[in-house]
Amino acid sequence: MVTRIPVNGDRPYDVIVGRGLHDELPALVDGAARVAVIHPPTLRERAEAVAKAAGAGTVVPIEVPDAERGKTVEVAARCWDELGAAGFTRTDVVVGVGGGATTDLAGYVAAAWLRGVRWVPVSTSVAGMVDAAVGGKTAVNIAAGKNLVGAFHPPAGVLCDLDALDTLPREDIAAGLAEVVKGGFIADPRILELVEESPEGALDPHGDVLRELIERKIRVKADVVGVDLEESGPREILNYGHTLGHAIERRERYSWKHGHAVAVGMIFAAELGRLSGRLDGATAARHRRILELLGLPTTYARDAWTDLLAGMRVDKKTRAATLRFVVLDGLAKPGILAGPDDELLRRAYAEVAR
Ligand SMILES: NC(=O)c1ccc[n+]([C@@H]2O[C@H](COP(=O)([O-])OP(=O)(O)OC[C@H]3O[C@@H](n4cnc5c(N)ncnc54)[C@H](O)[C@@H]3O)[C@@H](O)[C@H]2O)c1
Ligand SMILES: O=C(O)C(=O)C[C@@H](O)[C@H](O)[C@H](O)COP(=O)(O)O
Ligand SMILES: [Zn+2]
Repeated sequence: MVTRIPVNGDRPYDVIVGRGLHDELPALVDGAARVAVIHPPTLRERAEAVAKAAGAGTVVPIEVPDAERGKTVEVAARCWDELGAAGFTRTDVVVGVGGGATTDLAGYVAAAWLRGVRWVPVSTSVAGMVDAAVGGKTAVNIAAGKNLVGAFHPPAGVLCDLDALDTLPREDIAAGLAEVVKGGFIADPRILELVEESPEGALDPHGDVLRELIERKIRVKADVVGVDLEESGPREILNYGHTLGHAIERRERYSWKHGHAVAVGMIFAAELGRLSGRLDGATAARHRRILELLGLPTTYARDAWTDLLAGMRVDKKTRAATLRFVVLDGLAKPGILAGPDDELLRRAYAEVAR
């Protein structure tokens, strides 16, 4: 069974979820004389199969470092050199095969090449399928912070082949589920019930629970980015847990899994909501319980606060000197907390610190 989830907007496309989706590729690369396939070393075989299935013109394979090590300006520059050497034109297509880090990189490579060429994420991780590949946010990291250089560049279509999850380590399935749980708290509480009813099912790549969770989270994201591609308002809710999460990733020099940092960041955001009188205690406590059911981290170093505060100042939601956080005014009722005082921030961090 194949599910097509439409993403609306000026440049609409479908997120296609199912198993054995290679037949979907030719239509997405139709008309291209060259297809660049960007992938990490661990997914070389899968990338070769994707290139074969695309069936279009000349394949330009581009192997990049795994995970966040590939999400750099230097790696992007090498990709552009390879596109240049291959004579890549505006009708050619970039395909990113991998998790969120690889598709963020591939999307940015496509966004900047000739000021924007077609691209297709073939997503192979939970975080990639439910979040990174959907919505057209592409980026690389720099020393100053996470995703600080990038572009909004919607893909031509997104392939989420669930067969890929068979080889995804359990720790990465769990990390991706942090983004799914985020979708539960900001928009679709049924996600939270599904995880509470069957945390093992949520982590099982062969079962129906994970598929339902993936599709539900994709729908949450599609609904939001379909009305606000460039994050002029509603899209900010997708950043729940990310203000602290990105500061943790930066402090850890991108060695922490994104989903792990977001899990800690959601506990912090829930406490900010509770301590500012906006979120009830039971819903705040539910964050910790659900994330722990999935084996995700919920604490971070007590002595890190000064670094984290500095890191949060480069968050994209910051306006001038005013820090802004996504918080909840109740289950599935996200809102913005602007300019919380230092004492509130410290008290919320005390609930995370160990
Ligand atoms: N653009 C967006 O809107 C958006 C949304 C969410 C996350 N992200 C970004 O996505 C990244 C996190 O995503 P991720 O967890 O997929 O990261 P990732 O790409 O680093 O993948 C995690 C690990 O899983 C491996 N992997 C991926 N698929 C595999 C498979 N099928 N089999 C075996 N191993 C596999 C990767 O090689 C890597 O080691 C972060 O960089 C984050 O900032 C972006
Ligand atoms: O799509 C969005 O918008 C999100 O915020 C989704 C996040 O899960 C994702 O990690 C995103 O890359 C963060 O964006 P950033 O603009 O804070 O870098
Ligand atoms: Zn994220």
